[in-house]
Amino acid sequence: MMTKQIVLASASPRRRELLDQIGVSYRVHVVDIDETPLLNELPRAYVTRIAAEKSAACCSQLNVGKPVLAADTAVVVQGRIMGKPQDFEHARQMLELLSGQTHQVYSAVSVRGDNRHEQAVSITDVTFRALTGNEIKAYWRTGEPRDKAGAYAIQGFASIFIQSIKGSFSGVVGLPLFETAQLLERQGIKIIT
Ligand SMILES: Cc1cn([C@H]2C[C@H](O)[C@@H](COP(=O)(O)OP(=O)(O)OP(=O)(O)O)O2)c(=O)[nH]c1=O
Repeated sequence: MMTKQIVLASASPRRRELLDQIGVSYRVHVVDIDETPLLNELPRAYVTRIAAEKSAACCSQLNVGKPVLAADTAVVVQGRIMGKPQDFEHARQMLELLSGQTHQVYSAVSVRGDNRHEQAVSITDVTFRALTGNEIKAYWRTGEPRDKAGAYAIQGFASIFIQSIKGSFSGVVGLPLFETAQLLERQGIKIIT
């Protein structure tokens, strides 16, 4: 069983659920940072930087002895980074780009503790079947795309659009559990003993 608590620097309910799934106990401290990509910033560099900034902000605000975990997830289509949709038009544009194509989901994890900072990135290929305009409208009306990178949630209704994935399901949802467990174990946190 778990030996130590961590701080989760995230407002995402998905990240809490994923940590619950592997029995990690945590308290939440939400940080707010600017998530605008830098000019010509590549996806791996972008998610790595944002996850690191989230954990750094949390550490400097709290100054606790516990390890701090943060993550960032971006949907990437033909090398272009897509964040969360601003409105229906924006979501429609994103979903049209995803329709009938394979894209990548990049999820970075950052763990800080004991004067050590370690990171990992998970990259997953996600293949969507073709979507009709009416399906995109109906999907928007479910409310699901609003707060999700790429305007979809694989764990929700969007599962009916996703033909296959190659990589990490938890990474697509927002916290790659394989890499997360490895980083936490290196901080002395045992997941299963
Ligand atoms: C692609 C995809 C994303 N998402 C979600 C996970 C993240 O919550 C969100 C990506 O935005 P993030 O900026 O990574 O995270 P967040 O703003 O929700 O939370 P915080 O920064 O406080 O940690 O999209 C899904 O839930 N399912 C999916 O299939």
